[in-house]
Amino acid sequence: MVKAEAEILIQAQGINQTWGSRHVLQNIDLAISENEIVTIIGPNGCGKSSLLRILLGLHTPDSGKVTRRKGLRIGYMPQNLRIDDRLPLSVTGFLMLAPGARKARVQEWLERLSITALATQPVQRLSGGEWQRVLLARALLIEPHLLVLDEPVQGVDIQGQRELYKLLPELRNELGCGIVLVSHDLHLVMAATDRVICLNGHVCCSGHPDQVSISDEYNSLFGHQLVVPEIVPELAHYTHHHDHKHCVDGHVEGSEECDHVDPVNSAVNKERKHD
Ligand SMILES: Nc1ncnc2c1ncn2[C@@H]1O[C@H](COP(=O)(O)OP(=O)(O)OP(=O)(O)O)[C@@H](O)[C@H]1O
Repeated sequence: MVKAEAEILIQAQGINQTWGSRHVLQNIDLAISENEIVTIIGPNGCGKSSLLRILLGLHTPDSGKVTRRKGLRIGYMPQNLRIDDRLPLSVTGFLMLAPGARKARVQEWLERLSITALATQPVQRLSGGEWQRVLLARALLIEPHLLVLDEPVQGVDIQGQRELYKLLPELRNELGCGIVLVSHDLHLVMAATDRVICLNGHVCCSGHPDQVSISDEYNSLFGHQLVVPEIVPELAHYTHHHDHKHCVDGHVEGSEECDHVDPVNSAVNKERKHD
């Protein structure tokens, strides 16, 4: 849980990003504190990874400001990291490439993440779930103040997802770090998360999963991802009040900006029936 005196690790203010005719990020404000787990959710293409890249300092937005705590160490687990098949690289060898990595720490993290058996495996032969864990170990090796995970359960089976959801709050408690997850997968939201930020161009809403309650509007945005809570209790769906509708480019319907028609995304959005 976030302590009252928790320090802000990173803060984004008034972030705007336009690509072509798409105003992908619209005036985004966001702050993440130490000991806090924040999940950013939103449909495909709503700008989650773009926002993340801006937070990480990998991309400068059209406007807005990102402030990081002095000396902030960020451990980043990317959505995809492909290693050339021709490169002979074991898991340990790969982890030793992390900045400042020491053998003893690598072994500790392999053990902590229950992947010691993979130490000598070539990285190219790992399953999706194993590779995600190795990427997590790599992000943890820099002893981060802020852990940034871009869709960490991609390619991971349900059991692996459960384990990761269980692990994240444990890591937060052990390291005292902030964690931000980025996902379009509704399931992730039910990982022990302190705060959910729903992004769809702008911040549609944010709050504790319990504070943002069931609504028809939310189901029309994410309903296709719902899981049955009785079957997978940890994955019971998150819902929120969605008190406005979106036009095809993500702007709020009726707003000044909502007269763009994006011919490509228009068809996709209609298909998804999101509002
Ligand atoms: N460097 C770029 N140049 C042009 N367009 C970009 C660039 N980066 C992202 N986009 C566009 O911005 C939109 C948002 O992309 P982004 O990857 O941030 O979305 P996302 O929410 O992470 O999507 P997903 O859930 O599918 O991973 C997409 O339409 C994408 O094509």
